Amino acid sequence: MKMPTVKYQRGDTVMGRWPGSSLYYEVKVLRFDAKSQLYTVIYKDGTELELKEQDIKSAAGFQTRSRSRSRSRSPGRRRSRSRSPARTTRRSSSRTAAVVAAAAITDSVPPSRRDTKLKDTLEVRLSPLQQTKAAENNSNNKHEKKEEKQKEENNMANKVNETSEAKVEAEPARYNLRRRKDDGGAKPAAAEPEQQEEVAAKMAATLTATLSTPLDFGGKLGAYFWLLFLPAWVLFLVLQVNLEDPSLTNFPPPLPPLEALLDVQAFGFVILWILFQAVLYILPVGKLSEGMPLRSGERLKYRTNGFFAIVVSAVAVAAAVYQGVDLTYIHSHFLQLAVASFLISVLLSVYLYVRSRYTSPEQLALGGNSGNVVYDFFKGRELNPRIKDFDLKFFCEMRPGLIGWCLINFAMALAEMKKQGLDAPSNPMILVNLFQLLYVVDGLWNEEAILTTMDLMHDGFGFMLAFGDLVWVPFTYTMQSYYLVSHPNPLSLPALTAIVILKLVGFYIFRKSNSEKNAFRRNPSDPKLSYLKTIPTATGKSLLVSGWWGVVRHPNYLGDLIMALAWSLPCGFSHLLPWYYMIYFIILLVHRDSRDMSECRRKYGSAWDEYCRTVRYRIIPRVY
Ligand SMILES: NC(=O)C1=CN([C@@H]2O[C@H](COP(=O)(O)OP(=O)(O)OC[C@H]3O[C@@H](n4cnc5c(N)ncnc54)[C@H](OP(=O)(O)O)[C@@H]3O)[C@@H](O)[C@H]2O)C=CC1
Ligand SMILES: CC(C)CCC[C@@H](C)[C@H]1CC=C2C3=C(CC[C@@]21C)[C@@]1(C)CC[C@H](O)C(C)(C)[C@@H]1CC3
Repeated sequence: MKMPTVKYQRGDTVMGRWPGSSLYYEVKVLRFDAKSQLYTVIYKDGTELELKEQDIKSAAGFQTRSRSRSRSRSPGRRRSRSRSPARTTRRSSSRTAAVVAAAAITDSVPPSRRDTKLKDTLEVRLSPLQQTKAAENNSNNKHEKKEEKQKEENNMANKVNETSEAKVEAEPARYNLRRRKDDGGAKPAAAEPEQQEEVAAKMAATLTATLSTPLDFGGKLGAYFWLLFLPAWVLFLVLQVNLEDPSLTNFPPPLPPLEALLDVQAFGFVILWILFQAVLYILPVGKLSEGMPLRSGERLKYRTNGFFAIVVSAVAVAAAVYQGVDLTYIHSHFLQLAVASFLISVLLSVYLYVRSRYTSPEQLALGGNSGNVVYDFFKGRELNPRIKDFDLKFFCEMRPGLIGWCLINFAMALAEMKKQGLDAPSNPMILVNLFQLLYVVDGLWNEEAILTTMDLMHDGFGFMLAFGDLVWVPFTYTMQSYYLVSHPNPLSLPALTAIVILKLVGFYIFRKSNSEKNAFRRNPSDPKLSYLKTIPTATGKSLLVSGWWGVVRHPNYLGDLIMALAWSLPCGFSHLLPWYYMIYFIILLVHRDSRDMSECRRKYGSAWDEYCRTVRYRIIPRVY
C-alpha cells in the first residue's frame, strides 16, 4: 500500500521526539494516518508511538546538527558510541542519563545561549545524581570504613534502577488515546538493562526540566510581600469581624496595644492543643498508609488515623464542656489565640528552614531551592521533614488546624447562643457548622487521599504551609461562624433547602473526583477503573482523560468551589466579610490550577498538551 504524499514515507528512518522530553531517538516510519495527522513510528526497541509531524526530524539534518555540537555529548554523538540513543555502559547510566538530559535541553536552546544553559544545568541540577556516582565509587572501595554511609548510597543507586524498572513495566508501548480495557494487545516494553538506562535518561530529562521550576508567588520580591501581607491580612480580618459593622472600608482597623495581642495563657492553650493532637497522631491506632514514590523511589509510611483523632477530640471537648469549661473563651480570645498560633508557625518555619540546610539534596522539594533565603523560607525546602516517623507536614496539614477549625466553629455556636440569648444555635450557624464539619471529617476519613495531592507530593514544608495550616485555616476559615455570632441572618425553609442541596452537589463532585484520581494513582490497573480512558506519558504514569477528569482538568476544585458557595450563603449578603472565603478560594484555586498546569506540562510534555486538547476546560465546564 502506498502512503499518501506526506513529508515522511513508510520505511523512512527519522528522528522521533520522545513524548514529554526533548530527546530524539532513531525511529522508522510505519504509517501515516491522514485523519489524525499522526505518524506511527517504531523505535529500535520495538516501541510503537504515534507522533505529530513537528515531533519528527529528518535523520540527516539531525546528525549534522549533533556533530556540530559534539562537545555537549548530544544524542547524535552518543549514538555513534552505543547501539541505541540512550544506551551506555550500565555502570555509568545515572551520570550519563543526566548528561543526556542536559544535552537534550540544549536542543531547545538557541546556539548562542547553549553553553551557559548547559553549564547551569550541569552545575545546579546534578547534585543528587553526582551522589549516585559517588555511591558507585564508594561501592568499589570495599575497605572503606564508612560502611553505613556506603550502604545508604548504594541503596540510592539501586533505587534509581528499581524505579526505572517499575517505570518500564508501567510504560505502555503506544502513545494513544483509547479505553484501557482495549489495551489487551499492547505489550509493555521489556525491562532490559539498556531500557532501564533509557528510562533513567527520560527520568533525568524530566527531573532536570522540573528542577528548573521558575519561582512562584511573584518570586523573591513576592515572598517578602506574602510574608508581611498574610499575617497582616489575618489580623485585619479578625479585627474586622469583631466590629458591629464589618466593612472593607474600615481600613486600617483600630489596632489593639501589643500587650493585648500577646497572651501567655492563649499561647499555652495552643501548645496544649498541638501536643494533644501529636499524641493522638503517634498512637499505634489506624492504618499505616504508603505515600507516593519519592524521587529516590522510596515510599514513606503515614499513620492515617485522622478520623480516630477527631472522634477522640470531640469526646474530649464534650467532656470538658460537661465539666463546665467555657469554650466561648475561644471567641473572646480569638485574636490572642491567632497571634499565639502565628508565633508557633514562625518558630516552626525557622526550625524547618534551618534543618533543611542539613538535609541531603534528594530530600528537598523541587521548587523551594532557589538559593534565596527569604523565598526558600517562605516556599519551604524540605519535602517531607520528619522527626523519626513523625511527619511534620502531614501532621500540621491534617490535624491541629483542621480539627481546630471544627472546635472553633463549635465554640462560635456556643458564643452565639450566649450573645443572642438563644437556647440553640441559629439555622445558619448550624448549617455552617455541619457543612464544614462534614468537609473536615471527610478529609480525615479519606486521609490517605491527601498523599496524592500537590502539597504532599510536590511542595516543600516552609512558612507558607506552616502558617496556612496552623493560622490561616483555623482563624480565617471560621470567618462565617464568627460573623454569625453577632450578625444573625434568619433563613427561610426554601433558602435553607436550596443551600443544603448545593452543598451536597458540591460534596459529591469533590469526593467522587478526588477518590477517582486517588484510586487511579494508587493502582492504575484497578479493574474498577478499567472503563476509564487514559493517556500514557513518558514518565510511565498515565493521565485520566475520561470520567471526572475528562469533564474538566480539576473537577475536585469545581466541587470545592460549589461547597464554598454553600458555606457563605447562610450568612446573607449584608457584608463582604463572610464571602471572604469564597473570594480567597477562587483566587487560591485558580492560582493552584495554573501552578499545577505548568508543573504537569513540564512533567508530561506533549502528553499533557494532548490531555489539555482533549479536556479543554480547567475548572468550570464551558466557562473556564
Ligand atoms: N480547602 C482548602 O483550603 C483547599 C482545598 N484543596 C482541595 O484539596 C484537594 C487536592 O487538591 P490539589 O492538591 O491542589 O490538587 P489535585 O488533587 O487535583 O492534584 C493535582 C495532581 O493530580 C494529578 N493529576 C492531574 N490531572 C490528572 C489526570 N487527568 N489524571 C491523573 N492524575 C492527574 C497530577 O499529579 P501526578 O500526575 O504527579 O500524580 C497533579 O499534579 C482538592 O480537592 C482541592 O479542592 C486544595 C487547596 C486548598
Ligand atoms: C497561606 C496561603 C495563602 C495558603 C495556604 C494554603 C493552605 C491553607 C491550604 C493548601 C492546601 C490545603 C488543603 C486543605 C486545607 C487547606 C490547605 C492546607 C485540606 C486539608 C482541607 C480538607 C480537605 O478535605 C483536603 C482535600 C484534605 C484539603 C487538602 C488541601
